[in-house]
Amino acid sequence: MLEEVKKSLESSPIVKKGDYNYFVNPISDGVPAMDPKMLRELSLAVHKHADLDVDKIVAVEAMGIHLATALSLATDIPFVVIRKRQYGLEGEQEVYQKTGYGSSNLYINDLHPGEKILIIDDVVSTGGTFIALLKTLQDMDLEIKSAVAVIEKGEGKKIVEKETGIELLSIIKLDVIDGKVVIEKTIED
Ligand SMILES: O=P(O)(O)OC[C@H]1O[C@H](OP(=O)(O)OP(=O)(O)O)[C@H](O)[C@@H]1O
Ligand code: HPA
Repeated sequence: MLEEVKKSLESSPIVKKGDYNYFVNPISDGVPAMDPKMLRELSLAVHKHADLDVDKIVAVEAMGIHLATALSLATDIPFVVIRKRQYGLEGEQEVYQKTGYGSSNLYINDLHPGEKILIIDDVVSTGGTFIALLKTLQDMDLEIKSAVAVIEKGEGKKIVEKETGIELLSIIKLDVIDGKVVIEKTIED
């Protein structure tokens, strides 16, 4: 398990976004092309380790969408996307997201008090995105049964857990050291 994922991550190019060391990978960027074997490995790992007793899978645009789609097809659980686009629908919630290299607004629709959810995104790094989203979802009285960041970069997971009290499930922990992705552990280790 996770052999394709590890191989691909270890060969990711690093690009600079200001001072931020950004790895480029099919999971987090859709570039280069995603081998379906890899997507299957990730989906299986989430399937095995997350609490799937949920009403909805919640994807964070953009790079949570393919992960949520794969999981939805494997489980028959519907998914909804937290978008970067505002619709102005009744009940829409706006969330300000700040990452290590940028910021934007996110818009939550079609999530209702009491619903059980699994939220999934590709990466947790500074924790800015997950902290803002989880706090808002808690305020909306959603039952967050699983919060999944497929890739944990640096100390992001710990920061999110400390700030929100919600445990984050990650499949692979890595860091960028001397211009290279170094895998520190996987959920299968
Ligand atoms: O822990 P953080 O520092 O907040 O970083 C994690 C976020 O950064 C990326 O989002 P980005 O806004 O680049 O969007 P994308 O999914 O459209 O690439 C990633 O998809 C996470 O949502
Ligand atoms: O280094 C990164 N690479 C890809 N996506 C990301 N999202 C946060 N950090 C990163």
